Amino acid sequence: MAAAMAMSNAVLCEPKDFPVLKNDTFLRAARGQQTQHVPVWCMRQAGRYLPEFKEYRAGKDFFDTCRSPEACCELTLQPLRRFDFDASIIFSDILVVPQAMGLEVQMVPGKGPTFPDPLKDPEDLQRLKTEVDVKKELDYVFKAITLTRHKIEGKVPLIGFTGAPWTLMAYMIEGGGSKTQSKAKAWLYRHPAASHMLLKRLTDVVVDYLLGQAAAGAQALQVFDSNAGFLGPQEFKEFSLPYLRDIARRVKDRLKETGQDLPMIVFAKDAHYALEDLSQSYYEVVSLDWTIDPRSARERTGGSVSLQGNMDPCALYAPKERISEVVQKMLEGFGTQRYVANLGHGLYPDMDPAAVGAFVDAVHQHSRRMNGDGGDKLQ
Ligand SMILES: Cc1c2[nH]c(c1CCC(=O)O)Cc1[nH]c(c(CCC(=O)O)c1C)Cc1[nH]c(c(CCC(=O)O)c1C)Cc1[nH]c(c(CCC(=O)O)c1C)C2
Repeated sequence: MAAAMAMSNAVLCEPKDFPVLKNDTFLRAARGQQTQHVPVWCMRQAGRYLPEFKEYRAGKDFFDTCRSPEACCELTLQPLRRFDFDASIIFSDILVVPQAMGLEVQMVPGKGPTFPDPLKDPEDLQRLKTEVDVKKELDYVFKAITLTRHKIEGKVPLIGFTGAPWTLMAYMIEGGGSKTQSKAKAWLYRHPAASHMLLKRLTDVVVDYLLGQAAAGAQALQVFDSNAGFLGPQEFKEFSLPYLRDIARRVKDRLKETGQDLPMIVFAKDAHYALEDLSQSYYEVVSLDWTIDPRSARERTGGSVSLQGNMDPCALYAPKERISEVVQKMLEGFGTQRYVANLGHGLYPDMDPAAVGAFVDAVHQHSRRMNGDGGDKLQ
């Protein structure tokens, strides 16, 4: 029996003959095509707010879990069993990239990701691998994506992701989460050339990593620049934006050669000052945090991209009726086309799964009604 299961997973782990996609609403909205309802998913939809997630993860090391394709597949599928999400995101973490480059990262319960030996000075760049064999180092993520794409049975598309170079650099220097990012920012002002060298090396790895995810079966790719807001407009323009653009351009050029066309999403949290630039950076979708007004985001991006976001995650602490009102306002602001509903950042562990269900249902119900019940008008 076990042998038969191992066998069937081995067969499933070929990135071909994937089940036919039944719900393409998210991909359509991302590409700017018309949809009958607004698609919705949540950042951190696989997470500790779900009792089944906590139960499955209990007693297991976080990065061991990330290295198990079966575990990643199960954790990715869990939220889809509860909620009517229009997309899934592979369970993994942005910090697998610094690990692949040779830095140790541990997940310390109650503290979060921790680098025992972070980068302190530019000389420390020598500790990073000069050549990173992404296929070898991150093959476990590619296997997880292929397995999940099969097991999802075409229900919804599977999103792959990476951290952006600046966000990854910040973790590698800070050694974990930080309130100020002052050590990482000190590099930008004190060691600009070394900073660019590190950002360039991260960009090269991220490009290979995203291409590997696409080859493994990811149907869209999101780049998380979660630490963008720590930079001012000038520093963002110098140390983040060029790398975000380079990633999208290089990934798209290479995908074109293989005949693939995956929508790409950029999420630069709190970088509202860069919205115009982000909308002209080769990404199909710009994902927004909750500090941006939907109408002004539409005006500033001028219809050139689809938008994703941006409900304040804390609105999920409200009663169901209030969540529905907040969603309605958000949809009125963004409109129902070229739009993917999401939160402005990830779900928190103390959130009530029922509130997530109320959010998803409100997005579907309000948008169908606003579209005239999703009748035949939209083709
Ligand atoms: C569920 C989870 C993850 N990572 C961490 C957790 C919590 C730990 C646990 O459950 O054991 C630790 C974990 N990993 C990280 C953190 C933040 C640490 C900090 O800055 O304080 C934590 C607690 C680092 C990380 N990791 C990620 C980001 C970018 C998104 C964001 O801004 O939240 C970042 C910054 C990406 C990420 N991380 C994860 C996913 C897939 C799940 C999903 O979205 O459904 C994704 C997309 C999975």
